[in-house]
Amino acid sequence: MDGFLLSRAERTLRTSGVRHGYDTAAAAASALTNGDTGLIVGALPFDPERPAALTAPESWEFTDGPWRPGTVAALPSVRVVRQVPEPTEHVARVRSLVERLREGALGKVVAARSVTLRADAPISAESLAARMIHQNPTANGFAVDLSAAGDGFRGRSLVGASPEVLLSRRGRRVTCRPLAGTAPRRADPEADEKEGRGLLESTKNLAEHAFVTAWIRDVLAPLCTELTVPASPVLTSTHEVWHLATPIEGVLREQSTSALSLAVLLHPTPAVCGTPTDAALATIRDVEDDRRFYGGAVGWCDGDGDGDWVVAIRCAEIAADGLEALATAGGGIVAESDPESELDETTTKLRTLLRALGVQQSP
Ligand SMILES: C=C(O[C@H]1C=CC=C(C(=O)O)[C@@H]1O)C(=O)O
Repeated sequence: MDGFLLSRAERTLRTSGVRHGYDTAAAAASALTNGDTGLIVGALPFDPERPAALTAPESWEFTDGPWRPGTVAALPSVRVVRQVPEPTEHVARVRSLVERLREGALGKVVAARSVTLRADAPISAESLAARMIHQNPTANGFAVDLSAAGDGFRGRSLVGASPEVLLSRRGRRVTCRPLAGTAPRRADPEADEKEGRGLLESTKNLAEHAFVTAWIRDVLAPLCTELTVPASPVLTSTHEVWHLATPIEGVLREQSTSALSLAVLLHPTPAVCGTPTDAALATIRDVEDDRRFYGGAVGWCDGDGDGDWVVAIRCAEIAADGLEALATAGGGIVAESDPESELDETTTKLRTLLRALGVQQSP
């Protein structure tokens, strides 16, 4: 696909053409500070050691509100052809992680699983993004060309609708809206409300959430003159799930702290990785395949250092020929987690993408 798209409730950024690609955040940051480009867009991978997919676009445009495309190509029929790990293996993996968590060296770790989808005609990244944004207009819809990450990513794209904002920076003001802690939505309004209330009172989910806010506080505190981190989260919802969310606000000490540098410092938060970060990352590298761009960050940074970065969840990576897509979802595991419920949680989260592709099958 040509260019980059980030559709947010209040504003949409669309770019076209590529003047330069960067596979590290450091190279992209230098291009901004040297004045080689006025805007960097793209994706940071889950694993900070892996290549990024960042570009200096030829041109760009911000418009008000979520993206409202004209006509887009229809989406093909799609089916699930592979699951990694298989659901039973995911349950076994979570069970062994819970044992490790109970030993105490790790506080939290996020376990993820993937499904491979095969399409009978090419999936257009733009059409999938349009469908996901239409179904989730308040979510952060994105479509990113991953080619700048080099071999293994050329022509591939990442498409999703994330409910989670890693950070926004406008001048010295920085805001974050981390999510962690999940309950399913229910069709019956009373049962649905009960799920939400239950989530707000769940000690297990509150603990899972607190790891994320503590991390963000620790990263931002030295960089800010003012920082407000509410003591308890609020409820937020998508079509599929309830989440716990904490709106965080800060004022940066230095005008030179850009949105891109903040994204690099904050990522990976315990919403996608765990606590302590190094031990959780080592565990994930050990037990899972490379997550590629799932669980990374997608966003932009301009020459003034302003920008928005969202967490790359509820998304899929689409193959260069459009005939395959890899959708991944994960969940935070703590010592009190129940392995079967964790499997159900990933299935529910995968539905955001599967619903957009019209897949009825529940992996
Ligand atoms: C890691 C994912 O979700 C994160 C965001 C919200 C709630 C989460 C949770 O309850 O585990 C996860 O931290 C995902 O959707 O793949």
